[in-house]
Amino acid sequence: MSVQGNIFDEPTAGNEIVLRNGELVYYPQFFSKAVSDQLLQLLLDNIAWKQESMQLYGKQVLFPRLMAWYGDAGARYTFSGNSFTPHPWTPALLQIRDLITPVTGKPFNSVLLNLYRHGNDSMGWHADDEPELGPQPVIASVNFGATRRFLLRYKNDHHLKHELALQHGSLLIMKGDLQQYWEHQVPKTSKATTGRINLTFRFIQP
Ligand SMILES: O=C(O)CCC(=O)C(=O)O
Ligand SMILES: [Fe+2]
Repeated sequence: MSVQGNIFDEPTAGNEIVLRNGELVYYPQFFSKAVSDQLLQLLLDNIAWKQESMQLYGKQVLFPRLMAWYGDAGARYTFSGNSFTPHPWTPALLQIRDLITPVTGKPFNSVLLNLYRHGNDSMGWHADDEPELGPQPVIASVNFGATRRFLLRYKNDHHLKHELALQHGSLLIMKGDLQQYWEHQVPKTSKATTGRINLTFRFIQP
């Protein structure tokens, strides 16, 4: 399949969101509905989804979602006590990467994929501030499937918040000092929710 962003729809402009010490750009419909539908199914079927576990207070606890790590062979990534060796890029992942790279102007050598199977799958508060991402990392987050809430809070003042509803076919760029000063999460929801895939394209320093 050949993936084209927005060939039939008007390209949507990015909405710049300037926060205290952090920056976001949100493209609600970066990929057309037809392309997004295709990519959702392709990724559900072809990605090596796995439920990973982490060490928490001496116990192995399963992450409440499925995950997969793809990218260049050297792009190893460590978090929550897990060290991921990437699967090689698939054609679909390379095509998505090559469509978003001109938007950020920065290269990406890896992508973390998360599959939220239903409303009970989630991701807790964290920042993507691992040393291998370097200072002021540019992270491009692509969304297919169910719309989920994406919450941000300022690390030193939890009253300072921001919220986005990340929709099917959207692209969210996180940049500037965002990872240093802010945390983000995808909370559980009691609403009946079908599957959602999020891809975060990253550059791992060699
Ligand atoms: O699913 C999302 O929108 C967020 C994913 C995320 O924060 C991450 O992979 O680090
Ligand atoms: Fe994150």
